[in-house]
Amino acid sequence: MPTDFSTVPVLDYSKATDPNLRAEFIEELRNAVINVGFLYLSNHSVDPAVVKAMTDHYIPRLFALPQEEKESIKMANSPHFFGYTEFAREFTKEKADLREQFDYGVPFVNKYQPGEPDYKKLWGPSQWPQENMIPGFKATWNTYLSQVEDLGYDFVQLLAECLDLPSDALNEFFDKDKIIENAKGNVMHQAKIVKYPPVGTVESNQGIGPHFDAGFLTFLLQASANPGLQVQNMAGEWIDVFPIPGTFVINIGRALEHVTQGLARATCHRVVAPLRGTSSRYSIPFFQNLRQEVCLNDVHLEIKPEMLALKEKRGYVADREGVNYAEYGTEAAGTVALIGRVKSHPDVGQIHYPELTKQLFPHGLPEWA
Ligand SMILES: O=C(O)CCC(=O)C(=O)O
Ligand SMILES: [Fe+2]
Repeated sequence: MPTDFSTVPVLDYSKATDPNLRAEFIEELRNAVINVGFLYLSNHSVDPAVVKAMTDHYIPRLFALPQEEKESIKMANSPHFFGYTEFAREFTKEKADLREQFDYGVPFVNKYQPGEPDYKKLWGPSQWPQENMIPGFKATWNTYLSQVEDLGYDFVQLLAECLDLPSDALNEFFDKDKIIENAKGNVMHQAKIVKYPPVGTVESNQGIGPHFDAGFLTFLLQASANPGLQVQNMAGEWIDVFPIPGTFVINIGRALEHVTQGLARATCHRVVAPLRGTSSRYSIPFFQNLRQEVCLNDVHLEIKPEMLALKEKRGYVADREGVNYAEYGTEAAGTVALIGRVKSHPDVGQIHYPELTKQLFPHGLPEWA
């Protein structure tokens, strides 16, 4: 019998550091990672005061900035695809997402040299609104990013363990020293601050269309009480992931799925836009990236047969219609990431990566873009 799910499990992170409960936590993690691809994490290590400062204070002020201030840091300025994207100007499979957002990365100094692959241009500094327009935002947001980054690295060790791999088995996808010393600045992770205004109707409600995340792990903060996030189970049903205060929602990206031979499950998800007459939904997804140079097929993890048997037991999703990132088998991770960014933001791609954009859209930017 295939194992399917009808809710997303809640895991208590404090168990991971309790010698009496750790084994139970690892078992719960294994189930979530293999059979669901999504979990809530409670009692996590990110400071609740920082989360509260973001949700209660900075997010509303950020979206309330004058439109011209937002435009001054628009994404089109940035070869790193960082900055402001106005409402309905990002696309999932050629259809506009009904959301407005600011894209950021953890602090990173660009090291691109002429002659290197284009993807080396992808990581670099973020764009910031003027400090006096939103005092304290930059410092608080960077603290938040740094704490989620640390949680991410700690979580990767547990993840390896739950798949019965040595706890350092996944380090090579990052910068090994970075994981060990937790030094900052070698792999650039991304995050966005998102607003889904209440514009949904029965005919048109794509907050973000069905998709898979690209990278390793995603740490999502649901920053308001509004529902909307849904994940697809094996039977193809959409399961609600209602906000639970004090938790992160963590899910598996396609890179992690690929390197675990499909054992860790990337799960299709979407956001249904809030209906007209209700209120805005806010969220902060943090996307854990991997080293740009790695080609995933060159790395072979020794996953034990009894673990892989759990994948067979789980079975396969009937509908993999949303599957993308097929290039992971042949291209460096950086190239896969760059292709994904250009597909989501073709107008930005055209400015900073004209050749690649031309390859992806040989007949010019399509109507929808
Ligand atoms: O806003 C959310 O709750 C989810 C967003 C998401 O899935 C994404 O941006 O990849
Ligand atoms: Fe996502």
